[in-house]
Amino acid sequence: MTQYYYAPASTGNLSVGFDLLGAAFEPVDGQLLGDVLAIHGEAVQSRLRLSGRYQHQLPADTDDNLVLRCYRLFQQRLGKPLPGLELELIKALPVGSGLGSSACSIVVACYAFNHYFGEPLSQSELLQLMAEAEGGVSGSVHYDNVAPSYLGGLQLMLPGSRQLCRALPWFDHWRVVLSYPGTTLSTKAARAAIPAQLPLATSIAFAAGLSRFVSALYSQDEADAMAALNDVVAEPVRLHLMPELPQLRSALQALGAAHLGISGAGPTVFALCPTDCAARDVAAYLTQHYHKNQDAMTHLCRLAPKGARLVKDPNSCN
Ligand SMILES: Nc1ncnc2c1ncn2[C@@H]1O[C@H](COP(=O)(O)OP(=O)(O)O)[C@@H](O)[C@H]1O
Ligand SMILES: N[C@@H](CCOP(=O)(O)O)C(=O)O
Repeated sequence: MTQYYYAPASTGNLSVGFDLLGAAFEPVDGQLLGDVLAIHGEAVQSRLRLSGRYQHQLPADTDDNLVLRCYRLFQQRLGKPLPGLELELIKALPVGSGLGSSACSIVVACYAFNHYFGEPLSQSELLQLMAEAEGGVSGSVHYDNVAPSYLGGLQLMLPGSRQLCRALPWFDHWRVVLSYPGTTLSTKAARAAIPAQLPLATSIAFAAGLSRFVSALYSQDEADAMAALNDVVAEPVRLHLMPELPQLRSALQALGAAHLGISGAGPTVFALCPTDCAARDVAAYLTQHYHKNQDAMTHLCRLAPKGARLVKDPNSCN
């Protein structure tokens, strides 16, 4: 019987935590915003079929698809060959979008293989495998998309600790509007814009912003958490890739958004809103002013508490 697995979209950095903070989001209307992987059965050789809204953005040769790359990596990690699989990737996240698209396919694939074969890898082994696979795409290992997509929620990375990452508190009424203009930005290229070293003043401002945000979440000081959201690391050097950002920010703040930031490496933007009403106005504005082509999409979201999991057949009506 076919098994369907799902992993949600994610926003890396969340403005204050370059490579250290990431959140999984889901549309409030109950839609699935993330990739689905179906395991239809076993075969002599693994085969991958592509479907879904953004299948046209994937490499034509499925051998280059991250799903099959992850299956090879998974077998290497187990140190033994596994049977071939009949796979289908339902690609719902645009590629090079800033929504953790590569991470989402990596997470859903690694989670599915581990579940299908009886969980031979522990949670932290699987997370490390996912981060390695993501590093192969973006040029350097970073966990801020794979961790929330795998585990759900808002995740703070803890490099050097055994736990690897920890879920942070949030505000349940917060809404996040994710708006993808339909154009592409390669994460690898956007990472090349980040300087290898930061001046001391910027390093202090970065540490201060992240600490202030995390501490405000723990003390449930909403105003302080919102005020802490300021990107001093990535936005200044990536702004030339997204020149509309300052104008969009002013317009959305006038509509009630508390913050507008770059989702991951962009070009998707995320707007944090304190109410549903503000979020609806913000979503309407972004749909009208930020969409560039037919591939564009805007979703009114909340934090997704759950990450990768088994789901029902997404094509069935019930
Ligand atoms: N299943 C997949 N999902 C997303 N990207 C894939 C997949 N398989 C292969 N790729 C390739 O991986 C790269 C992902 O680019 P990247 O800029 O990191 O995307 P994103 O920022 O959306 O994660 C692209 O070159 C894309 O063609
Ligand atoms: N911390 C990374 C996040 C990249 O996210 P993506 O969704 O654009 O792949 C970075 O900012 O480079």
